[in-house]
Amino acid sequence: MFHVLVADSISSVGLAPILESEDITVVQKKVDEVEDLTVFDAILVRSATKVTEDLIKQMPNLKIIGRAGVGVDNIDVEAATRHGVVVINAPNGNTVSTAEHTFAMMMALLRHIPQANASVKSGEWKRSQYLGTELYNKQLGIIGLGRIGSEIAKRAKAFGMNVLVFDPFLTKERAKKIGVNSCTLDELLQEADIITVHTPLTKETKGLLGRDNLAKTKQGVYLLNCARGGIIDEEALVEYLENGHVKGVALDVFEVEPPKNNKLLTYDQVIVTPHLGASTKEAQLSVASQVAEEVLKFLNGKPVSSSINLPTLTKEVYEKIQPFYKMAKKIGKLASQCMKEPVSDIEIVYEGSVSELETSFITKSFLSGFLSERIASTVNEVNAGIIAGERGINYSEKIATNRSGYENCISILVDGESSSFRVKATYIPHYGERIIEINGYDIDFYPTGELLYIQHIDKPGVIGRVGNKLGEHQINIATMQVGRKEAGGEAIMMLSLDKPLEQALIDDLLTMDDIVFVRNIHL
Ligand SMILES: NC(=O)C1=CN([C@@H]2O[C@H](COP(=O)(O)OP(=O)(O)OC[C@H]3O[C@@H](n4cnc5c(N)ncnc54)[C@H](O)[C@@H]3O)[C@@H](O)[C@H]2O)C=CC1
Ligand SMILES: O=C(O)C(=O)COP(=O)(O)O
Repeated sequence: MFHVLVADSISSVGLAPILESEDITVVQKKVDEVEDLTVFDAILVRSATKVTEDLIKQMPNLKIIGRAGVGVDNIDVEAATRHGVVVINAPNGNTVSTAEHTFAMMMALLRHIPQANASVKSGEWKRSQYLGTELYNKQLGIIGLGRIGSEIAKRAKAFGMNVLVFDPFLTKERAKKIGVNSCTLDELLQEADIITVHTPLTKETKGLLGRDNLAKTKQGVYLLNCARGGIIDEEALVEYLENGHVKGVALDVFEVEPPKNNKLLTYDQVIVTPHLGASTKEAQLSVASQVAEEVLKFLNGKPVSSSINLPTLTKEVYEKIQPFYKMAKKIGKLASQCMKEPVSDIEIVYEGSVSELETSFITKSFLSGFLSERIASTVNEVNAGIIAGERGINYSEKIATNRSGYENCISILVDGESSSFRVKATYIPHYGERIIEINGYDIDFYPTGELLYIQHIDKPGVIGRVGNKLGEHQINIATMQVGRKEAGGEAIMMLSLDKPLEQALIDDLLTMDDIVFVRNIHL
């Protein structure tokens, strides 16, 4: 049974697949109203709940954080990643609603609609006081031409506005396709009559419209922020409202929400809404269904498509990658158990058809298998890279330049303090995973269950003596593979057993002539 905490107000209709699932228990409560946070596998939020590292630590079972919306600045994604928790969002569901809200704010701002509405309702009739400004023929500056920015651009063009865009990640082709003029930030600031911001809140965008940049804007400029509080610096904005440089401002978002003692709320030329961009029936239904669908997929072990901290895989790609992903995890466990010592470098080489897949995901799967044998905390594809780094393990992946003859092959070289371990594996459709080489010895076995790895001298009788010893202790050998480089040299055995060996028996085997190394492996 999975436990899901819905901590913010999210459409129940959209969440129906989760609410109706017999395998999922859903609790709809604010975090501070929940008695026992430890049971939850998933938490679903909007922008109100802050998913801090402290909260993540209080939820040791947490596997996935679902954001029913776009912005994840209320989630400590770095901490989630470190703790191996997947973060997903619903990136498209509220785009149109937010673009429409921004447009509504722009029109309301230039036509003084909120002020005029309040005035008429209070018994006044001041037509001349509310002389407005047309959008037609004005220069609209859009900072951030992502999903919402592009929808604004389309609507602005329909209104006969000229659209200027600043987005450092915007390609010329995309700007051309959307029909906007891409320019520098300074050009936009100098030329725009109205500026609207649609970036995420990041280190780069925090205070993007601060004192210096506001000074570059036109006298009488209008500003809008329906993205994130803080992109326009609120303190600087107060100064520019006071000195009359900024003519009007529309804000849906604030540095602190709900705003407390915020001077901006005292200006008549500032119009505000309480973070309503995504608040439409349509958007809420859409983001809730997207998140519900993703969480269900995740909890059923299927790939998610809107993860913030995992590579995004389509169903088709996932199906292709899955056998390699599973195999890589097992090889990681095998390598880690064969090499019980500190490791400094891991190199993974992909060959053949597997090299055309999302190999970074397979590498993380290897690392998570490898590290899970060594550390107590949760390690999975989300945090394996970070944990490897924290433990001083350098890992790299490359594509093989030479072909070994297999249709696909993953070769791994692990360098430890006193030894190295080399393993090669291939996946054969309808046959399965095969380990085809260990430390330079050709071999062929299915990596599963209880295995016994022995290095020995290739002499007559050694294999028989091992078999007899195991027989004496009632240990049944299911399969046995041997590999050698040359007759009479060093060789290896890989036995698959019905149960693992006691340490005393391993010690006993090690006292036998011609046995060099013995290790129990559990996959
Ligand atoms: N008011 C509300 O209720 C809502 C607010 N939002 C917010 O709106 C913002 C935009 O959302 P989307 O369009 O969906 O995101 P998006 O990710 O599609 O677009 C963001 C754009 O900003 C650009 N960008 C990043 N750094 C930049 C920089 N330093 N300067 C200029 N451009 C930069 C990116 O290249 C990208 O094109 C986000 O902050 C999101 O949280 C989203 C939905 C509802
Ligand atoms: O999706 C976003 O980024 C939003 O800002 C919407 O926030 P909300 O879900 O309405 O609290």
